[in-house]
Amino acid sequence: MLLAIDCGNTNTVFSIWDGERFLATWRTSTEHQRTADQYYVWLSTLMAFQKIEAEITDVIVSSTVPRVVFNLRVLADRYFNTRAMVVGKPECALPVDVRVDLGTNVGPDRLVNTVAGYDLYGGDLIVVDFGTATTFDVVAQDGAYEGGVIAPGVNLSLEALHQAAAALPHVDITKPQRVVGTNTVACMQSGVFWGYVGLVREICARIKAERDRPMRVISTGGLAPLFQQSEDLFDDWREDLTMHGLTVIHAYNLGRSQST
Ligand SMILES: Nc1ncnc2c1ncn2[C@@H]1O[C@H](COP(=O)(O)OP(=O)(O)OP(=O)(O)O)[C@@H](O)[C@H]1O
Ligand SMILES: CC(C)(CO)[C@@H](O)C(=O)NCCC(=O)O
Ligand SMILES: [K+]
Repeated sequence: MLLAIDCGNTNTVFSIWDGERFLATWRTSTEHQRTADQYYVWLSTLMAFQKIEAEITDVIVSSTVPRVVFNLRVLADRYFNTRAMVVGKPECALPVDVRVDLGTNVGPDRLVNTVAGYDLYGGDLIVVDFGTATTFDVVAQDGAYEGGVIAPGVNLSLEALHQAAAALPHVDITKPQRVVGTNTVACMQSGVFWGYVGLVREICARIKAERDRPMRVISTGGLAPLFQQSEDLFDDWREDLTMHGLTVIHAYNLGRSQST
């Protein structure tokens, strides 16, 4: 069975894939100090608690934080006796092209989202991921990653207001009742919520105009449903988009190693 690890700047998600479905998914905060032994204690406790008797034989990792990769590799070696496949490393091939400026290190999460989007929906897509940053990935007709947009994440924007302005509290995002807030929290939520609705609409419209063709917009990330419930911004939403991409990349590389 496959252990797929999606490590973002804020959270790291572990999923166990049995070849057909995800048996379990767990989330922990991303901390580069965490050792392989710590990961294993956490993971094996959760597996035992949920009575998951999976024998993990393969590990694939996508990490936007380079420093955590070392300990995740040790986890794979020491506890699962396997060499981790790491997205973005030369030995981990991608089933799609990456057409960007020379020397650009595209975030592996964006490459994984591209692969997942193309596998599930075909080409001519915009994948919007609401993580630490909000990213827009442009997937060409042939599935290639052709660039995109990076905007500050929703929670990051709210946190920046709180950090920089002495009188602004820590606030969680929600859809405000009205645009015009009559208290500080409502004003902040309005700015970020409606500002984000506008940001997503404008960027998607401009990408479509720039490419002069219809494109479907797919979203992922915990905050996407909040926006979708309110406004019709996306053609579809998939919670497990990044995880799905990891399983596709893993299968692609297995196929390659078996055919050589
Ligand atoms: N309705 C909501 N209100 C506030 N926060 C929410 C809501 N729904 C989900 N979240 C939070 O949104 C975050 C989204 O998680 P997601 O995995 O998409 O990105 P992340 O973990 O924040 O970023 P990264 O993947 O870059 O580490 C999670 O922290 C989740 O708790
Ligand atoms: C933009 C983030 C932080 C989103 O997780 C990540 O994809 C990243 O670190 N990217 C590197 C730069 C790039 O994708 O062009
Ligand atoms: K993410």
